[in-house]
Amino acid sequence: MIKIGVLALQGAVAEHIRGIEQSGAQGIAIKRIEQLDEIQGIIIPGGESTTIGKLMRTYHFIESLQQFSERGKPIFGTCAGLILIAKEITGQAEAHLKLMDMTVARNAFGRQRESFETDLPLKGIEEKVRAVFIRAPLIEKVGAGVDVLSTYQDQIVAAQQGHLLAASFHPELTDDYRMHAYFLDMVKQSQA
Ligand SMILES: NC(=O)CC[C@H](N)C(=O)O
Repeated sequence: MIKIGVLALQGAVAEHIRGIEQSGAQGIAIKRIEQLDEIQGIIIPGGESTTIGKLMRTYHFIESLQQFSERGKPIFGTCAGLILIAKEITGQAEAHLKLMDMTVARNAFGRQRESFETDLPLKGIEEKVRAVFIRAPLIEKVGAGVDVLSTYQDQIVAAQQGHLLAASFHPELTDDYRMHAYFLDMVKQSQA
């Protein structure tokens, strides 16, 4: 059975594991870099990107996840996870993993819209996906190799660059696990 990890330093871990298991793979909470050898793909969850970034540095996840990506293993960043995989963060001198060719803006929806839910069309998924946004980031700019999968009010909220997948929202907070299934397909393809 395919094993997919969820980076478990902070944030929405259990919900992602549920999504992975509902899609038919095994979900594993990842707390140490040694565990990365056991898994074929990883989800970096929502939470607080500055905190997760600090913990990633403390526990040596920056280099290890960069190597994981170099081996072509899929990585899915949701909300804070999207910020963590981005090459650039608007207004911040240093990004974190610097993997996906995009510039992201944190807390981009402003105070009055701190959290909301909507149904979004997503390229590659037939019917609209239920999306929960919580102090969500936006993708302001993408490089030529990045495929835009979804927009909300003309702003990019989901994208893919080869084995890297990013969503501004929380696909793990509803019963709609089709984005987890989409990621599982990416992991299966990377094995073929
Ligand atoms: N729900 C989330 O993951 C919010 C992300 C958070 N606003 C950040 O900048 O890290």
